[in-house]
This record gives sequence, structure tokens and C-alpha cells, in this order.
Amino acid sequence: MLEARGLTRRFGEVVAVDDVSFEVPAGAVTGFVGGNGAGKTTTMRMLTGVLAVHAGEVRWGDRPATAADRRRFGYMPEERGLYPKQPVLDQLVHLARLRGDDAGRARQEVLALLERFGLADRAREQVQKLSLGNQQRVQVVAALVPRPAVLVLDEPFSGLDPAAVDAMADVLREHARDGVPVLFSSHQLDLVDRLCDRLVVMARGRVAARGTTTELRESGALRYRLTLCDDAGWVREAAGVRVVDLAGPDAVVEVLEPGAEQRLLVDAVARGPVRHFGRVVPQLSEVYREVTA
Ligand SMILES: Nc1ncnc2c1ncn2[C@@H]1O[C@H](COP(=O)(O)OP(=O)(O)OP(=O)(O)O)[C@@H](O)[C@H]1O
Repeated sequence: MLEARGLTRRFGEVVAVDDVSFEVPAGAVTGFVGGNGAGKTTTMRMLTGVLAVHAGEVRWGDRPATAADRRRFGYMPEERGLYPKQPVLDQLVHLARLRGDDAGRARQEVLALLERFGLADRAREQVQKLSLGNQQRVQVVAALVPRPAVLVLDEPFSGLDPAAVDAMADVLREHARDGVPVLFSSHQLDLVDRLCDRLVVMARGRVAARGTTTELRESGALRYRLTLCDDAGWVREAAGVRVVDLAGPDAVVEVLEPGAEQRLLVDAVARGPVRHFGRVVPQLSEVYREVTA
């Protein structure tokens, strides 16, 4: 498990990251979200040792992460760092050999990853000759090649087309399944919703919320949807609930007192047929808006 414990970083007067703590457990994909300037990149750079911390510590397992641990961290920075003039295959094989593989095995593995990301026929081209999206794919492969013990990826999905997004999502899930803690930042909340088991939400340099996606969805207001056959206008007068949305026979209410939703249902049945009654679980995007507001 990778852990940020009380991480703090200033740039001059600006406290970019302020006492940030969260866990990136093995076996799960953790999404890292927050508005522009919220402190995600700064936190990821501290996690991977690219940037010094001003307070707090990064822990790997049950102890502070060492330089040797960090060499096994796979990091894909926001500012991409491949050599533009070198052919794709050569740089990736070089990376693979750094971990001690022989040339044949390194080549085989890199080619398999390139194939997976639809880049097999581009292997001999210079990085700079590829489109931006394909350069991005090569960056992703570069982060995976060293078989990292943990993956920290800064906006790995930005600029990818839908096929590459799917390939990337599969790769992240597989790594998590194999026990690699995976943390990635993104502004694409639908993708985060689809892919993540856990979420850390940053706002103004601090952690605004964290937990499993289920916990976060259920941490918000308790809401129910009631759909009748006739107009649901009377729900406005019902005790213990507040109407959030009302359209003809359909009402969404927030429960203000324990059990008020059950009384609402009893009232509704007494008035006529009920077509639907159930808990409304918010989208992560709604939770995100609430906690960062
Ligand atoms: N090298 C730096 N020098 C000065 N200020 C910096 C530096 N790096 C980051 N900051 C400031 O730290 C704050 C957090 O920035 P950071 O890049 O970590 O946010 P972010 O959440 O990754 O944003 P984005 O989603 O826009 O990439 C911002 O106010 C930013 O201007």
C-alpha cells in the first residue's frame, strides 16, 4: 500500500498542498480528482519523490518510502518525458532493460504492450512523428514497461481516443487485480465513475473527501424517487421530507427525519397506485460538485 501522510508543499507564499493524507491500497484503482490547481500534480510529484515534501511523509507498506522503493514506482508525469527523436521501440526496450531483462525478452514484452495500445506498426517511428494521442499512448506504455510496484499516473487518459481509453482502463484494472496500487488523476468524472474503486477528491490543496466510491455516493443526502400514476404535487406537503425535484407524477425527495420516506410511501399507496419507489444514489459527479463547492 502507498500512503500520503500529512503531505505539505509550499511554493513561496502559496500552500499548494496542505496536510494531505490518503491511502492507495493494493487491489484497487484509486481516482484522484479536483479542479485546476487543487494540488493533484504536486501531491503525485511528492509521492514519487520528484518533489521534496515540506512536511509529512510518503509511506510504502509499513514504513517511510526509501529511494530504492521509489525506483520501483511507475510514474507518468503530466509533462511527458520521452526523447522526441528516438524511435519508439528503442526507448521502450531501453527502459525494459533497465530492470535487468535481456534484449530479446525486453523487445517481446514491449512489442506486446505496443500491440495492445494499437501501436505495433509505429514501433520504428520517431516519437515526434506520432500524433499527440499516439505519443500519449507511448507514454502510457513507458510507465508500464518497468513492471512497477505501484502506478501513479497524472492524467493518463487525456488526449486518448475511445479505443485507447478502453485499453488503458483494462490495463489499470489488471494491474490492480495483480496487487499493484494504482492512483491516477483525471478530470473525466464519467471515466472515474466507471473505473475506480476508490476516490480522493482534492480542493484548494486539501483532501475534500475520500473513500470507496460506494461510501462517497452514500455519504450524501438520503434521497428517494417516488413515481405515481397521478400528479405528485401533494408530496410538497408531506412531513419529514423536502422536495428536490417534481415533475408530474414523479418526485425526488430528500429525507429529513428517519423513517419519513416510509411514511411517504404509505401515504402514496393510500392515495393510489405507486409505479416506483426507491433510493436515488447520486452520480460521483454530483458528489464531487457537493464536496468541492
Ligand atoms: N513549480 C511551481 N511553482 C510555483 N507554484 C506552483 C508550482 N507547481 C504548482 N504550483 C502551484 O501549486 C498549486 C497546485 O498546482 P497543481 O499543479 O498541483 O494542481 P493540479 O490539481 O494538478 O491542477 P491541474 O488539474 O490544473 O493540473 C497551484 O496553485 C499551482 O499554481
